[in-house]
Amino acid sequence: MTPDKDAFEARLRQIGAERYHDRHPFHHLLHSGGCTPEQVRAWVINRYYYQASIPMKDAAFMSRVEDPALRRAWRSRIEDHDGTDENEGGIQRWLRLADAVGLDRDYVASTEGVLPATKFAVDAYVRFVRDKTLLEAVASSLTELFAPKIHAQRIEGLLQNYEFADDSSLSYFKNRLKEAPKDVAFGLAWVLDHADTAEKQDAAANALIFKTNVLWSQLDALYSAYVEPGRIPPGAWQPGTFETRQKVAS
Ligand SMILES: O=C(O)c1cc(C(=O)O)c2c(n1)C(=O)C(=O)c1cc(C(=O)O)[nH]c1-2
Repeated sequence: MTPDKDAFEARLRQIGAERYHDRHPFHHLLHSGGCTPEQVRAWVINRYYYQASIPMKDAAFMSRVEDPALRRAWRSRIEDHDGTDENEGGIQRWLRLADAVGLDRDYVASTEGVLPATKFAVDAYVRFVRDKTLLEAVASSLTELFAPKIHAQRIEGLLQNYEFADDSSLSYFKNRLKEAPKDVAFGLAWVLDHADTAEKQDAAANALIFKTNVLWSQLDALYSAYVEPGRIPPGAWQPGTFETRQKVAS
């Protein structure tokens, strides 16, 4: 018997309600204006690694897809981040944010100061998408169901609380509000259609849980290095370095 799609969708949404990284204390600090300029910079440096890896993850996915229609539906994700002749793309928009918070953009793009745990988590996501079933790979992208809400909260919170925030520095998030809904509508419909046994539904739900862990771990690493207890691992970015000016925010 094919399991109920509505109940399955509700199960996926419940995973987001319980585990998405909008609940993480680092995001509460960031969005409420509680981050120091250095903590904002640490977030921009580390999150860049995620941004830069997303199109590689999507390319890894597409390399395994045999159905041209599915590849065609997926390929705009790579263009959204890497850009086109007309669209500068998410990676460049993220580097605009790096400029605005007072970081050397070449340093950010080098990914040299990224926390080891951030690299482990993000690399694990790319590997997961490369190695698991297509269903699990698509399901792992479904955290984006919950992203528009956090992007809207972030735009509002940053604009209210930090001097660096304006239309240009926050253009990454404004664009994602336009781009993400089409991706997630497609991904959700695909998962609901293809998870046609209880076992497949379990696998897809577990893939989504895995992905919430990828996101949560990145913020845990950030919090422990730059908030409490402030233990920066060897080789990770040291506040006061690769900055283009002394003060940024609030
Ligand atoms: O700011 C965020 O909280 C956030 C979260 C996520 C996510 O849920 O993985 C993505 C994004 N942003 C994002 O901007 C983005 O392009 C993106 C792509 C993907 C993915 O898994 O394919 N997730 C996310």
